[in-house]
Amino acid sequence: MNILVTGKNGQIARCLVKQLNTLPDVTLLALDRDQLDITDPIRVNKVIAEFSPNIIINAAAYTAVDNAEQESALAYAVNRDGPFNLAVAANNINAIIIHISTDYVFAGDSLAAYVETDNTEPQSEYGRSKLAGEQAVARACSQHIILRTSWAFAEHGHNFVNTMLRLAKTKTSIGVVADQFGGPTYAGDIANAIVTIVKQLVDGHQAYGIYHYSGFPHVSWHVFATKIFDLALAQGVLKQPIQVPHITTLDYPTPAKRPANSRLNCDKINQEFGLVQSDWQAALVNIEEYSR
Ligand SMILES: NC(=O)C1=CN([C@@H]2O[C@H](COP(=O)(O)OP(=O)(O)OC[C@H]3O[C@@H](n4cnc5c(N)ncnc54)[C@H](OP(=O)(O)O)[C@@H]3O)[C@@H](O)[C@H]2O)C=CC1
Ligand SMILES: Cc1cn([C@H]2C[C@H](O)[C@@H](COP(=O)(O)OP(=O)(O)O[C@H]3O[C@@H](C)C(=O)[C@@H](O)[C@H]3O)O2)c(=O)[nH]c1=O
Ligand SMILES: [Mg+2]
Repeated sequence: MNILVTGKNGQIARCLVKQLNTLPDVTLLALDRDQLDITDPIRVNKVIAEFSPNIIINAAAYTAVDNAEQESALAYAVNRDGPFNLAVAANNINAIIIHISTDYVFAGDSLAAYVETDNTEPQSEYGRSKLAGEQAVARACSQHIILRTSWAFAEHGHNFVNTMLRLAKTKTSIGVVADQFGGPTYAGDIANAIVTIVKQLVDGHQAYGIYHYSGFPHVSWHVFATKIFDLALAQGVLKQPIQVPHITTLDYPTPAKRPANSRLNCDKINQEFGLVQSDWQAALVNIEEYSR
């Protein structure tokens, strides 16, 4: 079984590579941007023709949500055209493509957690470019899994946990928005979900389409931040408590608009693949491993 992973130095890709490396009967080719720029169709076709993957996992993306408002062309190149190139090449050799997407494809004005068939209406260039990527993948390769996740974090990489711990080094008070809700998701749990899906696809379980997978419980960014600081204080990572004033989205203006409701309903992935939402708090327990 040959598996190709793109964007190998990314937050989620790093967890994925670690887990895929433990699988027997898998030959893994994980490439970074220099080795395989997914926006280059000639290079994509060459790598895929030579390696002949059974499964392509696209973990490469443009993820700077605010910068995407200014760098829209680059965001679309990486988040739409790149996945399209991979999906076309996958389809040509009858391979499966697994593509990661985001809660930011939704408007966030629904009161309920979003299901896979809900209307998409991204509010940002990042979200629009990711939605265009989903559509390009689905159009180009029928054997596709599109996995939407949310609020990803890991010990390594750029994420909210590391941002909060970095800010806490120089501030005693950090206002955090209390009116945007979602499911923080540990990158290792996203990788585990993908590996679980891979194993079942390999066993012949055909269940292509869009799936939601995120962590639990659903919280506001404010509650997420509070939990991070509480654990950091308890474990001596922080020497003094941090004040965390409740603020609103209006108090924290950003170039890109975020959904107020980012909650993803994860029933479908449970029914098809037996995956249950992971407890993000369990992954934060080793808070001293973060932000180093
Ligand atoms: N982070 C999050 O909170 C969430 C992420 N997602 C999705 O999960 C996926 C992975 O995200 P995450 O791991 O957090 O993102 P990261 O930004 O950590 O990783 C993305 C990787 O893609 C690489 N990359 C950028 N452009 C290209 C290119 N043209 N060709 C090849 N590689 C490229 C980057 O390389 P370089 O560092 O050199 O730029 C980086 O290593 C993305 O699809 C993202 O949209 C979904 C929901 C939440
Ligand atoms: C740094 C900071 C952020 N915030 C707010 C801004 C925003 O509404 C929220 C989260 O900010 P961030 O910029 O860290 O998160 P953001 O980059 O929007 O995170 C998103 O990344 C992309 C890639 C995804 O796909 C999403 O699922 C989501 O994880 O917290 C504060 O209120 N106070 C602060 O000090
Ligand atoms: Mg950000």
